[in-house]
Amino acid sequence: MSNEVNTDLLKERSTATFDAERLTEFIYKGPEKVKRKRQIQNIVLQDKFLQSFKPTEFYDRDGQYNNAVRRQIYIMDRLEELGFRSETDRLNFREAAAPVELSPFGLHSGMFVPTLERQGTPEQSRKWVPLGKSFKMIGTYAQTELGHGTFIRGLETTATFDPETQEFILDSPTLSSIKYWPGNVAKTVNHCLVMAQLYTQGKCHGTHLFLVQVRSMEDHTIMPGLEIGDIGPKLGFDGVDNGFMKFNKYRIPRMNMLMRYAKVLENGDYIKPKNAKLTYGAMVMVRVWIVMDAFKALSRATVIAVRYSAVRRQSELRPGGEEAQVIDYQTQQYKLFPLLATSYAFLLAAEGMSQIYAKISSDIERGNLEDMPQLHALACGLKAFCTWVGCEGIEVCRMSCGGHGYSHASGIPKIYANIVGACTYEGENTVMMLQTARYLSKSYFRGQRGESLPELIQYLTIDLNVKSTLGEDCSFESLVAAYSHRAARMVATACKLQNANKQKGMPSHDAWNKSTVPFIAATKAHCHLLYAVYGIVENMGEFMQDGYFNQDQISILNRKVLALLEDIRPNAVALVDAFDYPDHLLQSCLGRYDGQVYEALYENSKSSPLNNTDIHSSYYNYIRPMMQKRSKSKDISAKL
Ligand SMILES: CCCCCCCC/C=C/CCCCCCCCCC(=O)SCCNC(=O)CCNC(=O)[C@H](O)C(C)(C)COP(=O)(O)OP(=O)(O)OC[C@H]1O[C@@H](n2cnc3c(N)ncnc32)[C@H](O)[C@@H]1OP(=O)(O)O
Ligand SMILES: Cc1cc2nc3c(=O)[nH]c(=O)nc-3n(C[C@H](O)[C@H](O)[C@H](O)COP(=O)(O)OP(=O)(O)OC[C@H]3O[C@@H](n4cnc5c(N)ncnc54)[C@H](O)[C@@H]3O)c2cc1C
Repeated sequence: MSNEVNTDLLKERSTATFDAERLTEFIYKGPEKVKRKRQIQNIVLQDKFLQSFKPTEFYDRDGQYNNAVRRQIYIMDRLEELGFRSETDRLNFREAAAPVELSPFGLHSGMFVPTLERQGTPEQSRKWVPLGKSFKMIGTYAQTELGHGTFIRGLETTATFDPETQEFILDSPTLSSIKYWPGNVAKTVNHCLVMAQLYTQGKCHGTHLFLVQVRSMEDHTIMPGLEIGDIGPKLGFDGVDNGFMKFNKYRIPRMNMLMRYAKVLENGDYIKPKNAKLTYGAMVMVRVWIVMDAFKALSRATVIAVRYSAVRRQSELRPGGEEAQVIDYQTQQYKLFPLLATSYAFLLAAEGMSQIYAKISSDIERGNLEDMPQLHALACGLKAFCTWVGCEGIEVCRMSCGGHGYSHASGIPKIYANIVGACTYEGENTVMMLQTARYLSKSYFRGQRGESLPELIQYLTIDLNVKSTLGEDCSFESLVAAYSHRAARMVATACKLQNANKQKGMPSHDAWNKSTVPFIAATKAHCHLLYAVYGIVENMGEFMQDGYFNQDQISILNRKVLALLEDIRPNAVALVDAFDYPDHLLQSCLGRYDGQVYEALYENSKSSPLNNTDIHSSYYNYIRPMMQKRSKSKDISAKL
């Protein structure tokens, strides 16, 4: 590979109108933090073991899982040796060391340990959390079953209290009750947090979490009374062993129920929690993190697509002139620049969401549950919105790279395959949006009754007769007012339909179900408040429906979005550089910092296993015999 930077990219960087480094410092919260991040990334780059892994697509499933375990354990050991204590340092190291592959220990650190910490009594946490943190106990979160994922109340695994032995008996009474999908269940973990229906004194008290040992701590054999296995290959998550698990009257001690909020006493008495949904806390936390995952995935795809578009030349823009950088085509700009802006919007949304989560979850831990519905609605809506928009955007990035985008060498298919799972896991997106919709509906009716609303949804009570004041400058205030107006109108429309259904005599659940399509649209509009001019132009029908904008204003917006493309154009490369993703994080021949994409693609293709021999064994085994057979056939030779 040459050491030169592609001349087009050099020019892009030299003509940018701002200093990308300053923006990097803004993103990572200061120059010291940027420096530290780069130092850590360099440690990884110098690490021969970590650099020895080929991309996961070159391995079969067994190899992918094996490598993922090997690499992640090495990462843990290195983190210990390096003595990194800060969460940011550890995350930076982990991301650089395994940039594409998901960890078979991800659910251990991401859900198992935090849930023990937050849902266990102080004694339970004191006993188990250190074992989890030191990986003496390896665990995961096992909730979903063959028959139910979304409808948690419909889960069928039972945990029946036996006061004689002071144990719970876990059972999978039906085929559909078998746990199915939980990550890392199949091969990695020796413990699970299992969501099961609690029965005591002959009564069901709904779903609760239980700590269950599933494999021997000595030799990792599956505990008697359990059946465990892998569910097979998936679209992504190559290194993750999503599994199935069946309980056959499997006994665990009473104290293995997580009892911070609900309790079962020795005599079998049940003590109710303050709010039954406290058991769902781990899911809320992960939904908040997923917003950040959506940012990382979309921004990486955008970096790749924008850099490649600056390097790729195709067709004549000026007749007879040189071939143009594809980034100069207005249509290419319209595909990519809004995604670049969306990436930045997602980053800020993810950070804001994390702050809100930190505040409300600490209130909840102190017993103040007032803001729980608001947190739930916000986390559900943003998780769904950002993963949907992120995945659509990544696919646009892939296609904007033409044919090369389809190759794993572009790095984009893997980003997509991993993040698209987030549209389903931790709450299927439509279902999540409908949770936010219910909150909006209830809030709308409360607003109509004159009750006060939390700040984020006060816009639901604005006067819908007021028209837009948007002028040539497309001021920030006029844009916010437009989004508020559109969302408020759409929520009101859906609520009126829901009400009209009720007035026709429908039971309230039917009245709700038969208004959910407009409610989903209204909830998307609510989440869309992250956007500006492009969001209006792309959804003009919804903004126009009640004549909120006049014809002149529509023309202004259409002109403005094209003018913004011109504004972004000289800065597009600098804006993606500012994310400061080094090449080894992007793992993309197209998104390289130096822009040497053709050399990289050509080199990369040489590592295809099909190139190990000039003549593949299938020639001797199948092609040659087929040709020999055909050449002997009279029919064929007659035709030839
Ligand atoms: C390549 C490099 C790129 C880098 C980028 C990274 C890319 C990728 C990244 C990945 C990281 C790897 C990690 C992956 C880990 C995967 C982890 C997956 C784990 C799981 O999936 S665990 C299983 C999750 N399951 C779910 O989420 C189930 C969804 N269902 C529910 O949550 C609920 O049942 C429900 C929300 C659907 C509600 O059901 P419903 O029957 O209506 O209601 P009830 O349960 O009876 O509730 C009544 C009432 O309570 C309200 N409520 C519900 N939940 C909550 C809550 N959590 N908090 C507060 N309130 C709640 C509900 O709204 C009702 O209110 P109402 O009566 O309407 O007012
Ligand atoms: C990669 C991956 C990793 C996972 N990891 C884990 C894990 O670690 N632990 C774990 O426990 N689970 C895990 N899961 C399971 C995941 O949490 C569930 O698949 C998810 O919650 C969706 O539930 P479901 O499969 O039952 O979907 P379903 O609910 O069956 O969805 C099917 C369709 O029905 C619609 N639908 C369902 N209910 C409603 C409704 N009330 N209103 C309107 N439409 C509705 C949905 O919108 C969807 O279109 C994982 C899944 C994936 C893909």
